[in-house]
Amino acid sequence: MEPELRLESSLWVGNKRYRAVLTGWHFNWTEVDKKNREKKTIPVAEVVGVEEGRIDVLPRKSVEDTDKDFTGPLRPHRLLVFINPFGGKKKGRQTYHSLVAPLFELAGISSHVIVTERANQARDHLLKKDLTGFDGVVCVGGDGMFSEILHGLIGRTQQEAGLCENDPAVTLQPCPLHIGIIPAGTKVYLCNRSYAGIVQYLPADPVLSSPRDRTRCLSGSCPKSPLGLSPSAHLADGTGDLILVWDTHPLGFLKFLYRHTSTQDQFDLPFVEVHRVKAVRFSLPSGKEVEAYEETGAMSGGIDEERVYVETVSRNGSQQQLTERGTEGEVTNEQKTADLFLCGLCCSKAPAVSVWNCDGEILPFTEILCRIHGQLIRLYARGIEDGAVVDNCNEENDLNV
Ligand SMILES: Nc1ncnc2c1ncn2[C@@H]1O[C@H](COP(=O)(O)OP(=O)(O)OP(=O)(O)O)[C@@H](O)[C@H]1O
Repeated sequence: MEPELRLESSLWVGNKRYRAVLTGWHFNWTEVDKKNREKKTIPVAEVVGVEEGRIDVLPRKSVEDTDKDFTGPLRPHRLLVFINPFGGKKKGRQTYHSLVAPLFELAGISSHVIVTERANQARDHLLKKDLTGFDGVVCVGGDGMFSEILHGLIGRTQQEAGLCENDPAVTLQPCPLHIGIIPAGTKVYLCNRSYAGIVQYLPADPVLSSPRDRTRCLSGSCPKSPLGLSPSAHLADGTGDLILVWDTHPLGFLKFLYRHTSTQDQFDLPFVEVHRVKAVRFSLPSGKEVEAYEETGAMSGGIDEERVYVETVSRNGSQQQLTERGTEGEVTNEQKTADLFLCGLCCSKAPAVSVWNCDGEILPFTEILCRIHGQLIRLYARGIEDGAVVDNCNEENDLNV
């Protein structure tokens, strides 16, 4: 039997002492008290950086002869950072410089920061400029900025592979660069008006998984929604969960949102449905379709000639809604909609004209087709590429995540 390798060293961070122990393949940092008793173990993934050398803390911290090789092959060395200076109530720049940049410095990560000067600058940069030497791209902003980064990187990857990004027959190539998200956005729920809409979806195989099968990968988990928007949604398995919130009073919608903060089943509400899907189409109904729906309760349609359920004409329209626009004349679809619903808290009269928006971002199209592409992008995030979490998912549901 081979002798077990055991290396030990100590590290002080402030007034806390940590003991690093490497035994065989396991490496742990353990906080120890003055009597050398172990307090808690910190997984190595949580250690931002380790510096070796002589450290002078006062008058200014300086480290000589440092060796920061700790970052290792899985950690980034160079990042491209985009900051939207107007996103998230204009706090993006401050958030980055006060919270994120110091951590990058500690971890020995260099970054090239671009503060955007116009919409779509980040997307255009990723589509056209040289990205050699970067391990990943970081987005400091809200959903709109993330969407720019996502489309820029996906577009660039397909361009380089000679593929047409918008051809539904093409299998898109995964992006080589990771994406990091520093959230600095805003979430506007109660100021939306509701309109009629048609939701069609292509169901995923119910034998493999379902949204209420109680498996857990914690996709989309965050402090405000500890179990994620759909707790049994799986990471990167080529399916997504479609949550439909039917027409309800805004307080009902608020109740649905509030459920995400607790461990209560957020789908156990009479106006909420959830489906595991591979594709979703959202479109405006014609006047005839609205009438047909009102008579029979169903419509027909298809996504790529595959079998599709046309599920609902929802005046709430789930996450996709129309918003008011200041100028008149371009979009007249609201004339075709039935029973316009006004939320009552912030809307007092029907808008004259409207455009689609998706979570606040204006969409130039009235028909939206979403397809789930499994494993197209890689994220810097806790858990997602962590073997333990993936194992847990596989063990419970035998899915290739
Ligand atoms: N310098 C800029 N000037 C104007 N618009 C910008 C600039 N940089 C980015 N944008 C655009 O602003 C839009 C909104 O940005 P972002 O999503 O970061 O912020 P937000 O609206 O506060 O957040 P959320 O989308 O979560 O509500 C994005 O669509 C982006 O394209």
